[in-house]
Amino acid sequence: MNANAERPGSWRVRAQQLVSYEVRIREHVFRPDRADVLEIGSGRRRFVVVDHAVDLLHGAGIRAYFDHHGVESTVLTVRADESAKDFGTAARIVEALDAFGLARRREPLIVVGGGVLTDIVGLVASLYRRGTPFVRVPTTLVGLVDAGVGAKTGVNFNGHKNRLGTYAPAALTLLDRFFLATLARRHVSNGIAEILKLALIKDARLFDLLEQHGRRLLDEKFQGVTPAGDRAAVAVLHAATEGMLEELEPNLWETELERSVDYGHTFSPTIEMRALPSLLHGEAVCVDMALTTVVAHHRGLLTEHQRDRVFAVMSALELPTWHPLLEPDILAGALQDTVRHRDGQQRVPLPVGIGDVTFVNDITQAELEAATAVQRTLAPSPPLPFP
Ligand SMILES: NC(=O)c1ccc[n+]([C@@H]2O[C@H](COP(=O)([O-])OP(=O)(O)OC[C@H]3O[C@@H](n4cnc5c(N)ncnc54)[C@H](O)[C@@H]3O)[C@@H](O)[C@H]2O)c1
Ligand SMILES: O=C(CO)[C@@H](O)[C@H](O)[C@H](O)[C@H](O)COP(=O)(O)O
Ligand SMILES: [Zn+2]
Repeated sequence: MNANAERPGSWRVRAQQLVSYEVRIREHVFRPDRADVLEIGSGRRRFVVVDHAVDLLHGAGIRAYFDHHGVESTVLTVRADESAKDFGTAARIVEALDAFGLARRREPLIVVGGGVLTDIVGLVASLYRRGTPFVRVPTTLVGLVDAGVGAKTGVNFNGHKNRLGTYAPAALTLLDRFFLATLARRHVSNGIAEILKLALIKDARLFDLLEQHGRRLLDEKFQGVTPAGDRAAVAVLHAATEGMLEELEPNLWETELERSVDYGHTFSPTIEMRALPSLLHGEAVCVDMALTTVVAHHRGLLTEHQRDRVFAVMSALELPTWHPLLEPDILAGALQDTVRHRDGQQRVPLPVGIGDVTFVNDITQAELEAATAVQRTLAPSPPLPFP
């Protein structure tokens, strides 16, 4: 701490905090012989927040795991889908933590669920007594490749996506693909959309893998039913996790607002919230990527052949490439809100060919309307029947 020589009665305080967290690929994390889940913290009690659907399918094994290790577990089951991603759900978890009497540092929270629940519990952990450690076990594909590996937490608020949130990574994240065995096919597609995002802006080889094996991965839900499917699942999950962490680590607090992993997230936050609950997060991202793929093609950033390959992969993966909400006034409002999110500039990531990215600040309304007109003709007809 330094006294400010030029301004008496003023002190400059500087402090640094080292952030270090681990993301580990591990299979069958709740098998009794595994110790990873209990690696962080000490003491013989844990507060475990489990997604309602996951509890029905896997709850007995999760409880048996803690019993086997002689750890007293209090399991809170939470219905967590996008419509419940709000501060009310977070507050109910806080009430349960108080009732449990969580010790501040040695009893890390454990969250087992999809991206919605890991985002909510991450927020709770970062707020509870101004920060308590947590362990994340994602159970959806979005969770495994995206929500579970980064530092962002959050809830929706006031009709806006992730309007309240913090940067607070889990001390340990365990990526166990065998949870995906029970995930609905549509949610597997939904997760592949975020993998496709990464492929399009940074990893042409990952795109090739999705083009060659994406359909099989969807059919097999990454479970490795066949040897070829197993190899593809391992390769895709490894590339997606490593690629995402490469992007996140140098910019964990998002000081730099030109973020390539924001690709597909310019118009999608508004579209996802307006369509709620009919469009899932990855689906909304895919609609945005389809639009911006056409914009990029119009700008000469990728060829017609590349554009058509991208649309073909999206359709093969049962992802939407068009949505009725792509109307001029909605797009204008979406871009306006994203400009605020990106501190006054568009900073829109656009693909360059397949596997590279550029950022632009001059997208016009006329350009968007021309692109959506073309996008509609490229989308399969009839569009996917969402509930
Ligand atoms: N923090 C981040 O950086 C980040 C990144 C990407 C996405 N996200 C957020 O993630 C959220 C989407 O996450 P999601 O797609 O995992 O949705 P989700 O958490 O709603 O899970 C999808 C559905 O699957 C069910 N489910 C979960 N695991 C299951 C399993 N193993 N078997 C059967 N059913 C299961 C859930 O009950 C839910 O109904 C969005 O809110 C998005 O904003 C956050
Ligand atoms: O930021 C990450 C991961 O940390 C992205 O990969 C992820 O897909 C996010 O959903 C988007 O970046 C959107 O973030 P935001 O609009 O909530 O700030
Ligand atoms: Zn996302």
